[in-house]
Amino acid sequence: MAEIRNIVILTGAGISAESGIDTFRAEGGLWEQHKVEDVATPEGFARDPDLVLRFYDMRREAIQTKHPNPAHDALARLDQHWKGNLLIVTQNVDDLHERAGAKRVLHMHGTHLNAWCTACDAKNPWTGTLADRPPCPACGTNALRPDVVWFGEMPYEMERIYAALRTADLFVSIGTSGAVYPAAGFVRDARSLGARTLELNLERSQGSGWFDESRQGRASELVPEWVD
Ligand SMILES: CC(C)NC(=O)[C@H](Cc1c[nH]c2ccccc12)NC(=O)[C@H](CCCC/N=C(/NCCC(=O)O)S[C@H]1O[C@H](COP(=O)(O)OP(=O)(O)OC[C@H]2O[C@@H](n3cnc4c(N)ncnc43)[C@H](O)[C@@H]2O)[C@@H](O)[C@H]1O)NC(=O)OCc1ccccc1
Repeated sequence: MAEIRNIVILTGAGISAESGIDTFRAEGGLWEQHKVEDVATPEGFARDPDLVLRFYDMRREAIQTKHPNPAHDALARLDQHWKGNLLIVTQNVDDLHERAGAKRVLHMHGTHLNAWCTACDAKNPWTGTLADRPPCPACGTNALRPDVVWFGEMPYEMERIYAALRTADLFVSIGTSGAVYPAAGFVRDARSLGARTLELNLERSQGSGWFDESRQGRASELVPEWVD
């Protein structure tokens, strides 16, 4: 097997499931409790900002009570020791990769732990609530929204992601259903650019057919097994 130097790892809600963070599409998942178009679109925010701000306040509070699991820990170990290029591209808005010690992490759909001022564009570190409309620390305006990418909005740092995919020897997808684009298309991009592709997921996903290898199981077991 050709020598692996450059790795791109895509993670989704499944890697944080065993830390007690709801996934989106599972039984009783987030999208069963709330309509996507109401809470995760710019139109929904315009229609009912209180509903959306409360939805993210609830999740932001919950995330701060959770902890990384062995899958996050294993990727942090890999990040610390890997001499080649490595980029963990996460769709997750939680900070469990970083809390496990991973450094080379990119949040393509944003993060819970920032508040974005739509007046002055400042990104303010944030652990509190937004539904009570606090003023922006930078400009004092009450125009803060969650720093997350909603449906119909452009994901963050797409150029950096495609640049990493262009040099990747190995593309690994962990805990994602392959339902949301452009993330769900990365396996095909990586494959067409000559990378080997591996999926680690609880069950087969919408994109399983595109992977050279797909292993089913829990991330807390599959990821340490793959890393160590
Ligand atoms: C629904 C879907 C059809 N719609 C889209 O994809 C749309 C529209 C679209 C664009 N291109 C298309 C092409 C075709 C069709 C539609 C589109 N995409 C967009 O709007 C995107 C923006 C999408 C981002 C929306 N924001 C999120 N999150 C942030 C907010 C928030 O978090 O509230 S998406 C959100 O949902 C997605 C959820 O998916 P998963 O993470 O995979 O979670 P899920 O629950 O589905 O699955 C969990 C998996 O884990 C597994 N699992 C569970 N437990 C475990 C376990 N223990 N161990 C291992 N695995 C486990 C399960 O088996 C399962 O497979 C994640 O991306 C997550 O971030 N923007 C965009 O396209 O801009 C223009 C553009 C175009 C080209 C290039 C650039 C830009």
